[in-house]
Amino acid sequence: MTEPSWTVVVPVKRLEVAKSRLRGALPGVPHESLALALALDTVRAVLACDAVAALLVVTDDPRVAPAVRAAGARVLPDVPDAGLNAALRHGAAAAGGPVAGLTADLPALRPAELGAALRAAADPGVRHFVADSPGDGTVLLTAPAGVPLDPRFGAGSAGAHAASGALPLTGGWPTLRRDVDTPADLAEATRLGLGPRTAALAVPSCPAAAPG
Ligand SMILES: Nc1nc2c(ncn2[C@@H]2O[C@H](COP(=O)(O)OP(=O)(O)OP(=O)(O)O)[C@@H](O)[C@H]2O)c(=O)[nH]1
Ligand SMILES: C=C(OP(=O)(O)O)C(=O)O
Repeated sequence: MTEPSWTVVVPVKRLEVAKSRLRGALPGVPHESLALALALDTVRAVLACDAVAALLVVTDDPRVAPAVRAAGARVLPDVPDAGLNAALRHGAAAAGGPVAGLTADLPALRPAELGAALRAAADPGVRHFVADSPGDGTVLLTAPAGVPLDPRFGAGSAGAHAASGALPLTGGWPTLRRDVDTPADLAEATRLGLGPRTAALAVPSCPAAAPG
């Protein structure tokens, strides 16, 4: 059996301003409910991953914090108005041992794919990253114990992480690489298989059979 060792840090923006490119993607579904579901399905997969020892969620959102705490995560308050990379640095500083930053918009994530990526990153002394499905962004950044995470998320972050000395991980891992920024990304994640919270919003349920 694999010994869990990684602390995963997941930053979650306040829901009312999160995932702005997805606003209106699911007619009739409040935007904040969709953003919350994406984060909770990501968190659920992280907590089910056998390579993960602890999950830190960095957020100031009043709905996200209690929900992820109930699921088994530790919550750290955000650094006010400092953005995604500051949130990740803050979480990484609170972690001991190897640390991984993961985005909170991976509703199809399968625990086994995250575990395979973390095991592939177990190289002492070297940071690693997993690019998103298009290849220019980043979904996962890892640092071994004693090495700063040094996150450079944002537009073109795969190139920025490579330029900072992090090594790309090359596994397929379609559910790990499928971050959801746009309605087209959500459709692709639906094809891969959504986690339960997002599926409950995105996949129309069968109408009840007519009586008689
Ligand atoms: N804690 C925290 N998390 C953040 C912040 N900004 C972005 N994130 C998170 O970082 C991850 C990746 O960010 P993006 O994909 O750009 O998400 P976003 O900013 O919510 O989406 P857009 O509004 O569409 O750009 C998501 O999990 C966000 O919730 C921040 O300022 N603080
Ligand atoms: C935060 C990132 O970008 P996006 O908002 O496109 O997911 C990134 O890929 O580093």
